[in-house]
Amino acid sequence: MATDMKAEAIKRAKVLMVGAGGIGCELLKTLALSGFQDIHIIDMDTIEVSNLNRQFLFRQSHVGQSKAKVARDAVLRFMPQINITPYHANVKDPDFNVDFFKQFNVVLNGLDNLDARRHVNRLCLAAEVPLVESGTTGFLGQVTVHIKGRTECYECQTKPTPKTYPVCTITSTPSKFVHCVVWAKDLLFAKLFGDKNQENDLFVRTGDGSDSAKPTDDPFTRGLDEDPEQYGRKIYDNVFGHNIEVALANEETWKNRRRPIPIFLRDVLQDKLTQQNGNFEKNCLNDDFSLTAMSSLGLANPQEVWTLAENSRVFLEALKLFFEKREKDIGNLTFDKDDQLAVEFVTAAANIRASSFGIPLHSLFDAKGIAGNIVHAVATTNAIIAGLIVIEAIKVLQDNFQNCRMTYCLEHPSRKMLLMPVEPFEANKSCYVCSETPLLLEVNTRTSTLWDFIDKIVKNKLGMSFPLIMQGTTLIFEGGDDLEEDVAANYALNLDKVLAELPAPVTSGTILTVEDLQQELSCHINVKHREEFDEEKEPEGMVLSGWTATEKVTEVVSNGQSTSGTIPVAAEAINVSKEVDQAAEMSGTKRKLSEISKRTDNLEALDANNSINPQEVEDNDDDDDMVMLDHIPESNKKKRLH
Ligand SMILES: Nc1ncnc2c1ncn2[C@@H]1O[C@H](COP(=O)(O)OP(=O)(O)OP(=O)(O)O)[C@@H](O)[C@H]1O
Ligand SMILES: [Zn+2]
Repeated sequence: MATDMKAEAIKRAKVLMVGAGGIGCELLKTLALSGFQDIHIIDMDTIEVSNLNRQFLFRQSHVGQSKAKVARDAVLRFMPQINITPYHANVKDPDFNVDFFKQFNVVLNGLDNLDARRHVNRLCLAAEVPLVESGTTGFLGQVTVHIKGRTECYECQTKPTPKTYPVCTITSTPSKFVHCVVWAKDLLFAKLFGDKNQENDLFVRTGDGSDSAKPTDDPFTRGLDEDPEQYGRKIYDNVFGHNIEVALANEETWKNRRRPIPIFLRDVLQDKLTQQNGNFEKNCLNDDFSLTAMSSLGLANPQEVWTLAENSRVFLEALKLFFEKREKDIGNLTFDKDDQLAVEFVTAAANIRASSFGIPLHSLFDAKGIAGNIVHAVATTNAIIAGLIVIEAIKVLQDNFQNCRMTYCLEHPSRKMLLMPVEPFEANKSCYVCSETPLLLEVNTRTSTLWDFIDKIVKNKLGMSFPLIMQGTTLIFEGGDDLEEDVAANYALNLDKVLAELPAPVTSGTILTVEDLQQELSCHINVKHREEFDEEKEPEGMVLSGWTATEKVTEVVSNGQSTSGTIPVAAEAINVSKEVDQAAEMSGTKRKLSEISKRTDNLEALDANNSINPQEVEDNDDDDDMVMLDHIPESNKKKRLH
């Protein structure tokens, strides 16, 4: 009887899957084989070769085609009688509004970024549709259930933030290879090939905080008569030689630290560079991403650790190739783990810096993993997580809410269990997304502009795409593509004004209402004027608080390859098992927020031991666990890596 009811619930259900990647492929197959008849899939991507090892619905011949559509066709081949509706689109498109979401009985997420997850959470809340959320990182995974009025929403708790590093560790006192990679990627690469105008703290800081190594003549400016090779040598000597010499002059810094050794090219490569470098014939490729310094230098094995001399050659060769073969990109490049030349350059630069600081060198393969925040996806984890999603979805469809579980997939058995089910959390009463709690914004209203507020708070922190901002009854900003030109121009005029000087001034005590019409989310923000902000701890120059979310360190927020840094994950793995151990001790009891905070306190202590970062900032951008450096807005704007 119960089985009949279950079969009936499954048959009648109309489900929406978001994401047809690693988890999504498994999920679609399992849904189809479990008897689901009406499945809609949204995925914005096309298939890439790198997906084929685990996204088994796709074949080589599908590369370049829509994931949602190919996944549908592949499943219909063995389940032709069911209905699968694919959408090759971004779930944030306005077409997928609350009414669209309302037609479904349950929404199942197989996404890989926080931004889309938050968006879906809000639409599910607004449409009152249960959400089954998931994520995997290597061997770790989780499935959580979010039902309005019954459990926490996806945003009731803050998510673990990306690991960031104090600027001075990166610019002056690196002690780990990852610090050198961050320096090479976020500072040097960005300075040479990215936007020249961006703030870039490449030069060594002295004890007093000034950039004493900053030469009066900017070595990054390329002279008119300077060919790429001369330019490369100048940069090399400057950043690895001169810069380090200047740093050494500050004795205080090195009192309790190993002193770095300046490296000049003449000491590393005595022979003529032209003889060593560059066999351009090998690089007559059309595809920029295939251009490689390694092959022109005869270095074949990406898993081999290069010598200092080899790294120096790769450095010069890659720099030369960028300037000679990819000149059009210069000024606009951001690091991309799939860009071979960029990976080679960053590996070489990081290794030369590591040599200087007495840090062990690494292979290109390792450096790429660190720079691209790659944790290799494990197909089995995706399959397990997809199975669990379906199990939870079936409970939801049968209104069997009391048996819904959040399930954590661990890397090592804990109490002989690899899968750890725990009862769902209650909603956080002060969550600004699922309750109406006002937020508090501390900001210097006389120096921060409306644009600062929109960019740093409304978009980045609150995750709103098309915000509408009101001061009392006055509309001060509205975002969206469909605004009349003159209306948009009027709002644009306000963007550069400081808050206190807006037509409807925003000062201490002002209550702002911020709404996103698509997400049907509205929240109030109490503004408090504050003059000073700590540059290191509060780099944004404003602080948003108010919802007493506890840090839930269990979250495994990514899904699939290329999402988590090796270093953050090591910490996460410990946190997950510890968390679940504690959860198991409490099993049988409904978990209350007070209990969660108690446990989180313990976890924070644990986390402190693993943490490499004293100053984390919340970040809601794609890919949740990236290694990044504070203070560099560009590096926060990490684009999807796929
Ligand atoms: N806003 C979005 N709208 C629709 N689909 C999205 C959105 N964000 C992410 N996705 C999809 O979610 C899926 C996540 O799958 P997965 O984590 O396996 O990533 P991938 O891009 O397939 O692989 P990898 O990142 O490992 O190269 C992707 O197919 C991606 O296109
Ligand atoms: Zn909530």
